[in-house]
Amino acid sequence: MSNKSNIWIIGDIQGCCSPLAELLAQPEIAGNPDAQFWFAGDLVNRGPNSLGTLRLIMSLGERAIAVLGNHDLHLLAVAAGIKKPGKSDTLNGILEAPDSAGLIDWLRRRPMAHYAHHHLLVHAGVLPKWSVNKTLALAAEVESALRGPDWKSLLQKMYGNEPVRWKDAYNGSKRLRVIINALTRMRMCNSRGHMEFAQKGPPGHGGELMPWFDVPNRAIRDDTIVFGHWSTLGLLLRPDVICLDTGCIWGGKLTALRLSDHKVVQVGCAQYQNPTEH
Ligand SMILES: Nc1ncnc2c1ncn2[C@@H]1O[C@H](COP(=O)(O)OP(=O)(O)OP(=O)(O)OP(=O)(O)OC[C@H]2O[C@@H](n3cnc4c(N)ncnc43)[C@H](O)[C@@H]2O)[C@@H](O)[C@H]1O
Repeated sequence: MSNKSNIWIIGDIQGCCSPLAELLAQPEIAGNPDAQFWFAGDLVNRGPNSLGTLRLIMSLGERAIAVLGNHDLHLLAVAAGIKKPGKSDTLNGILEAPDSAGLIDWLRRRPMAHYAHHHLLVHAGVLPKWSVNKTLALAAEVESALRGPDWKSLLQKMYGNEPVRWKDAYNGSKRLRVIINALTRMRMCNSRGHMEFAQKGPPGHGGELMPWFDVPNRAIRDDTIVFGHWSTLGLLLRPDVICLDTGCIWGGKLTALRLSDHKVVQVGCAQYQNPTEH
């Protein structure tokens, strides 16, 4: 297992390649040739250079572990011909690259969750009743489907908000959809841990709803869950949960956090998308 003082966890990049290069060049990070990187997903889309971002992360080889986010799954769905590109998508550079098939193949082999040194990394969240081991086992079910020959059929079936809760008895596409929605899309839940997808603003505006990590009696107590996805929540540093989506494409910052001491390094980003248009 790698030394935890070498690990930097990086928030949502969404194709903002220049800020990523700038972040990796910061003295605390670039000064350590043994640095390893965990990426919280949403590597691509909406920002100006999704292709460059993917290539940069791929060039890090085994030094990089990137979990998949909803925008990464969206890219896979567009590449598979299942979804049409959205109006603010910036995926053409990847789709039209001569080695597009190789890039897509690399992406669909990324994990859905990663755990080491008492830190669990996912893109969006972990359902309150899931332990670390259960989360990793469920993530592995999706990973296996995405890596297998029927990966396109998984992507075809993943869309939709239902079911909003977990049941061990679920099987097939229902089961995989709940896992994908929790790990890559969830923000708010009700007090019973049922997911709600309409609220995208900061906590406190959802009536009876609460952030998934504040649902009472969460199973994971002794480990820190690190996630991104929620730019209107922004940087959150608690012993039990850390959010690293600091709204890079919306003109915010790109954030790196050192796993060993939770030191934060940030770079500013130019505004590439206007939140009021989404
Ligand atoms: N199972 C599945 N089912 C359905 N879709 C799936 C799926 N799996 C993958 N997908 C894919 O997911 C993709 C994205 O879906 P969207 O629904 O478009 O994504 P989003 O919630 O807007 O999330 P995003 O990841 O961009 O989050 P952010 O906090 O930055 O932004 C959130 C919001 O915050 C707002 N915001 C950000 N900064 C703000 C600011 N400073 N002020 C005000 N609002 C702000 C923005 O307007 C934005 O709308 C789709 O393309 C879809 O294909």
